Amino acid sequence: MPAVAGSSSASLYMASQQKRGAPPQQARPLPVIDLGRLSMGTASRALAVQDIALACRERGCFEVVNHGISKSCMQGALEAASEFFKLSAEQKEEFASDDIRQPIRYDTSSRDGISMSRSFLKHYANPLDDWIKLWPTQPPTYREKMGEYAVKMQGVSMQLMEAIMQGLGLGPLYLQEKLEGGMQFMALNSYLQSSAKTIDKIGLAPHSDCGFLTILLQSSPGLEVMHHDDDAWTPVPAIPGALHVHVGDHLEVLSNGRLKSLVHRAVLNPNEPRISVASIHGLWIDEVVHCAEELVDENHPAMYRASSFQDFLNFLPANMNKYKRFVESLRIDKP
Ligand SMILES: O=C(O)CCC(=O)C(=O)O
Ligand SMILES: [Fe+2]
Repeated sequence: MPAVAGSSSASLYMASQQKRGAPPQQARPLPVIDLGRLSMGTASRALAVQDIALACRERGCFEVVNHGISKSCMQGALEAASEFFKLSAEQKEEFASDDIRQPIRYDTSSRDGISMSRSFLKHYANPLDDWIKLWPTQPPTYREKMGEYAVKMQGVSMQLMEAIMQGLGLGPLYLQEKLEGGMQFMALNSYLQSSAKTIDKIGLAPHSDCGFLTILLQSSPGLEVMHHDDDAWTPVPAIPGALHVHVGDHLEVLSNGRLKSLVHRAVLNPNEPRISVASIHGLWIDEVVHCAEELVDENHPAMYRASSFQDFLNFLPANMNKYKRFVESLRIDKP
């Protein structure tokens, strides 16, 4: 049975602690991409591809609207997750494991000693028929609602990857087959509401995700991002109907550093408990990701070692508390 991992690479907690003291910078609004433009004719598509390329390059993330996913489907995923977390401890513990290679896994902290206010359920999702039989049967609508959402996210990720590959000059069909049969794993996160007594407001420590891209749905604000040219945390608003998208470690590698994976964290919401559903997309577990040959030349030597998701799994346990990200471990030092 192939493995499933934690969604995230190693923690950057120390860095974030230092940066907390930094003076706040002027918040720049996050780019909002109208995804409908990708299928509105050549000229509109070209502009949308350009906008996505710019957002990925400069910010490492963007929000998408007009993506064709109904509000009821998105709401269904949040409800299924929320109802799962409301089950008794005994019911949830059926899935409990601290083995990151389990294909489905429930846990109550991310084992970094920081994220004590979070519980999560992670499982694979693509192809759905292979994995759905391992998913919870409680709440009774879990498989139907999460399954519908998962399939839609796989579709959105394919549209986005085509645009991103095109924006990188690799052509929209680059790696298409491997991405279609690639990995999708879902991380459902449940965070306690913070109270005046909560000392640490961090729900999930700073990290970047391993895949090519992550599509994230949040029930209320709490996600914060740090753009690679920034020294401050930018809160991601929970725009009704929008999905948040960010670049992962393996897209940084594929693009030979033209795109950078996005460091992000979750803070506890003071007004309500919070649910997020992250859908992480990449190549299949043993499939090796290397810098695209087309993006390597004399002036741009390969900056990263090739690696697979399996390598990420091997990296994670020993580096969980070392404040190092997987992508950093892949950097080839300049001569
Ligand atoms: O809860 C959030 O907003 C972030 C979740 C996340 O980063 C993850 O599951 O990898
Ligand atoms: Fe993440």
